[in-house]
Amino acid sequence: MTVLKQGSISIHTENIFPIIKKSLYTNHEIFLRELISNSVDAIAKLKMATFAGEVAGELDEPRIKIFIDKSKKQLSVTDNGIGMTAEEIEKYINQVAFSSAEEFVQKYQGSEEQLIGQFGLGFYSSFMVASKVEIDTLSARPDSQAVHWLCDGSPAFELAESERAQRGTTVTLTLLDDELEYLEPQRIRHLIKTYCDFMPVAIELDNETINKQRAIWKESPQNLTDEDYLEFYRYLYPAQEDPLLWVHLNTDYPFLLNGILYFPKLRPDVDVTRGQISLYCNQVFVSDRCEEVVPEFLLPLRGVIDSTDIPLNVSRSALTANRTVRRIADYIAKKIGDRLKSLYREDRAQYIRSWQDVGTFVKYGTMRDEKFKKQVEDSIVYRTTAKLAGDVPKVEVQSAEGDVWESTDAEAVTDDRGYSYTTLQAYLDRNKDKHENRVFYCTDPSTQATYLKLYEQQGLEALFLDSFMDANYFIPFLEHEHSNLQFVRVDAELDGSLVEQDQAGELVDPATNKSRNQAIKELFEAAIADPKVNVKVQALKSDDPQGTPPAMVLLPEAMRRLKEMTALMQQKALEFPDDRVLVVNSLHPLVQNVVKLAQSSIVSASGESPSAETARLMCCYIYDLALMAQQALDSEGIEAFVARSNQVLTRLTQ
Ligand SMILES: Nc1ncnc2c1ncn2[C@@H]1O[C@H](COP(=O)(O)OP(=O)(O)OP(=O)(O)O)[C@@H](O)[C@H]1O
Repeated sequence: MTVLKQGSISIHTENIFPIIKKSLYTNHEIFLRELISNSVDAIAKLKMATFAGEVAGELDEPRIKIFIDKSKKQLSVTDNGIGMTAEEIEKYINQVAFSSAEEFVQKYQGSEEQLIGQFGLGFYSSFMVASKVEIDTLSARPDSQAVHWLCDGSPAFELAESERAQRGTTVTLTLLDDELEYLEPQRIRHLIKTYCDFMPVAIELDNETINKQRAIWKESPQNLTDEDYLEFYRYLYPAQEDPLLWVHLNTDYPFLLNGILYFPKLRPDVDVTRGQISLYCNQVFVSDRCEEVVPEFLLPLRGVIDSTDIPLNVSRSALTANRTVRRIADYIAKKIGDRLKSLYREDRAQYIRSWQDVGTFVKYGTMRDEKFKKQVEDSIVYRTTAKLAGDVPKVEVQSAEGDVWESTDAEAVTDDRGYSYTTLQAYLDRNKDKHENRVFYCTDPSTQATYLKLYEQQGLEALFLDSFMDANYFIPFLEHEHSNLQFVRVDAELDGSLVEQDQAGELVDPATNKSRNQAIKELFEAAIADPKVNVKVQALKSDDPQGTPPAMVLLPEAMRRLKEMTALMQQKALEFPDDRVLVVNSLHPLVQNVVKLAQSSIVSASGESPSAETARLMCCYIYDLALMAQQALDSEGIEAFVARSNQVLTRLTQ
């Protein structure tokens, strides 16, 4: 072997290698990504040179092969790319690579801040894991001599002629003793899958191609089918439900950006606070954390973002402040907003089907981002108790052209449970005459069923605002946005239209000098004997009083919200508030019977009145049932209720 040159790599920092090895990177594994990236580049260069006629001969099938030789503690990466001449090694490895290494080390040595992706560290990152690095290469340029370069981790290197006959390059690392994990095929396979899965050249280990290669985000959306997008999602997130919809990002001005973002089906086990989007640079995986690039409210989306315009060797805080990055984040938000708006306009049925999950993003985004809010606020819909099939609301939507507003009939669509959806504006318009600026809402259809039924019987419409975010954040947000609106939960109070002006209740009984309503109130107050329960007697409107509840528990809105807020802040489970209103329905036959029973009580010789006692028992029982309808009985309450039930049944059978 003819030694062509022995020399010292031209670096100015003494002993750059120990620094590279030890202090700079915790993430040693990225050396493989760097070597494979170089091979991919070399293959692309060969292709270009061949097309340009600079290199003669047929192009071989592009291929990168990884070999492991455990006995020699060696790992090698071989490509059939353009290769290097001795001069190129001198220039690109001895000078360029190492001077950029030096520059990098000087810049980031001792840096506390974590760098995003530690990208483009290049060839010299091999020295993080290797005691000796060799390059064996034959350039594709005509009449090239194959060369062999060797460096043992000191600034000294050796360049010699090589016997190599195949054009391309093999980089062989002799691993340091504490880096022998890179001799395990499983480890290498995992690294290829992580970093190089979408690189456009086949990467082989043990004669098996490991990487997927096809990066559909780089393809034109026109050439892709729904099945392509779904297949890609299933590949990225195996064993997960299919996504609801997706957005293909594809722009080259004012920055290069490709990517596909999916709206996943939200499941309780999905941690929405942790980003699920992976960041790539030219199909090379950089990081699965891209909080800086994607607007925070879109982080629960999934998929990939690929851009060569995102600076990757900067700290995360510098990245956040970067202008291009901020513009990219804005662009992503806008694209997502556009997609949602067009879906709302063009495929209402799918929009409604996806709303339960998509709505969470939209509401969250609306609260977090003013621009996004403006974009989507007219497409926010609410599930309603009204059946809107025959009563199609008019909605204003932006036309496809962007800035012309037109009025279209919203297609009346229902979700898979048969519920209709409405915008807030359409709700307000529809109910203007009945209750202007008041929005009735329900947070839990099961515990608020009695109230919903009452509302329904009287033709009052309520909206379902039944997620955690709705109740705790979105309603306050809407009230702040529309200061003239009042949101009232269905169990907070009884709207005037639900109660009869009950003349009879006001009639005064000359014997006791009390009105009938006053008598009912006193009767229940005495029986329940709890100062926190405020008894109110009202006549619930109904064609059939038997069909209305004899009593209902109300939780005044402001008081209930205060209680909820406190529980939220103290991170405690919400308890049913102690302060409550018990509405007793004076028209219900049961209540009327109880009153009669109480009035007919005759004090017996022993001082007890059996019918007064029964009336008291009945009042408590009615109260139990009202609480029960709200699932508000605690364990003590249940116990008392069971005991009381037994008493009632015993009396009935006597
Ligand atoms: N497998 C290879 N085949 C041909 N040339 C190579 C190969 N590996 C490295 N080179 C040459 O060595 C140069 C330096 O490589 P290095 O990885 O340090 O930096 P880079 O690839 O130019 O930039 P980056 O910082 O993005 O990695 C390359 O630009 C290329 O010219």
